[in-house]
Amino acid sequence: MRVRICRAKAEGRLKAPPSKPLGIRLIFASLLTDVHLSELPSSEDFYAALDAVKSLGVSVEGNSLLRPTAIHLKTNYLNLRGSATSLRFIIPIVALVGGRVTLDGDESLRRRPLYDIIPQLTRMGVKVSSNSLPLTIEGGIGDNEFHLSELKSSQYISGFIYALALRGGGSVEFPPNLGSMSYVRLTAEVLNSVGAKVRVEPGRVEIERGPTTSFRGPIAGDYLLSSFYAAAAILTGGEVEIGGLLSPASYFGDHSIVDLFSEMGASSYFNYGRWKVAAGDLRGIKVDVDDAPDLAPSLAAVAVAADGETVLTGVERLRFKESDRVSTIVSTVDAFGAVARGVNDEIRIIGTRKLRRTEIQCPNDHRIAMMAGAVGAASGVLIEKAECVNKSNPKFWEDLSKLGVKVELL
Ligand SMILES: O=C(O)C1=C[C@@H](OP(=O)(O)O)[C@@H](O)[C@H](O)C1
Ligand SMILES: C=C(OP(=O)(O)O)C(=O)O
Repeated sequence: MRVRICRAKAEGRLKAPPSKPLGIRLIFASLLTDVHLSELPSSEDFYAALDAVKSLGVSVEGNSLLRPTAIHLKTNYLNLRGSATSLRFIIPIVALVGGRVTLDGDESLRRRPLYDIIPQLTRMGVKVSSNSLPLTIEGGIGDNEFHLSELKSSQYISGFIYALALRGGGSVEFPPNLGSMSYVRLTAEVLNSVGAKVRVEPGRVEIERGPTTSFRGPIAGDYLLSSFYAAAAILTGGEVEIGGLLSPASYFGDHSIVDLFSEMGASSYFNYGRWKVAAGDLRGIKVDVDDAPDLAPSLAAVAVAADGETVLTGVERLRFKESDRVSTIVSTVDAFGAVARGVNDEIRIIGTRKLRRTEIQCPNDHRIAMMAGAVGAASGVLIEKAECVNKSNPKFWEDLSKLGVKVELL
């Protein structure tokens, strides 16, 4: 699908799309307790998570995900589409719970690294047929204390937390400098909210299984999926108000985008459940995104028009996302007329006041497509393969249009 966007001010109010990381965690929590959602979410990654938990015995009745009496694999093949989160959650769960299943994904997921965890699982006694998808895994190991070495993703730690909560408790140790720890903290928050006792320390997580309580409510809004609407307003001199968001957590994470946009000179603040954003005199900043790598495309979307240089550090693992995001962020920024470089563990962006209309071939990366959509609202853009936003936010183009941006689906 191609999308043509013409310059127009983005302004208005909208409800944040449901949080991808939070929603996937609530879906996986249905392995431990009943989860009654206000509505079932609809994106490719949410469908992958629902398929994953249904393959382990969860039943879906209306908007309720009902905990199975016993966790066991009900299928011998499971396709996780493009979701590395669901893939790296279910691998430790099958490793501990047992059973045999072939896991697969789309061409993007097949490129994502598993060579960091598979040899470690094999040494633990898990049978795994390959270091990449498609692979067949046969689990059933009895340990409840795990010591992991270098990993490319924090998602395995979250997966082990779920697996050990299912087992009734245990611990997992890992290198204290592991990145993306904000997502491990989110896993602990979700499981603690339904009665587990998860304690996160540097390099170690301890899990106890308390008496669980069911979850009832909506999936709260996603700060970073919302940040592309905010960026469109900032870049076009508009103003947006985004509702449905939880108060930002105290630790550094996806929600830090509110303060980071403010540091870049936009008017950006959270008040009574609503994120209010308006344009301002933009300036470059320096941010270490290692603990929340998904911030990078959202920061780059505003950095293209900021005076001076924006430096994103801690970006090495961005190379292993849906695309090599170091190179796709750099090429997208350059296409709009700003200047970007990917050097070692940094992305350096020098903004411009003269953004240019361009064409973007979306590299099957939803965040890059939404970044191009946000900047395109200020310069005009033609985006190929724009359907890739369906991974996390199928309503993105429709929402952008509701904010007054001229969006044409071709
Ligand atoms: O646990 C999660 O929900 C996620 C963890 C991060 O991946 P890594 O831990 O591989 O950095 C992030 O990029 C991804 O979008 C979601
Ligand atoms: C990398 C992402 O997701 P996942 O790792 O779950 O595929 C993302 O949403 O940017």
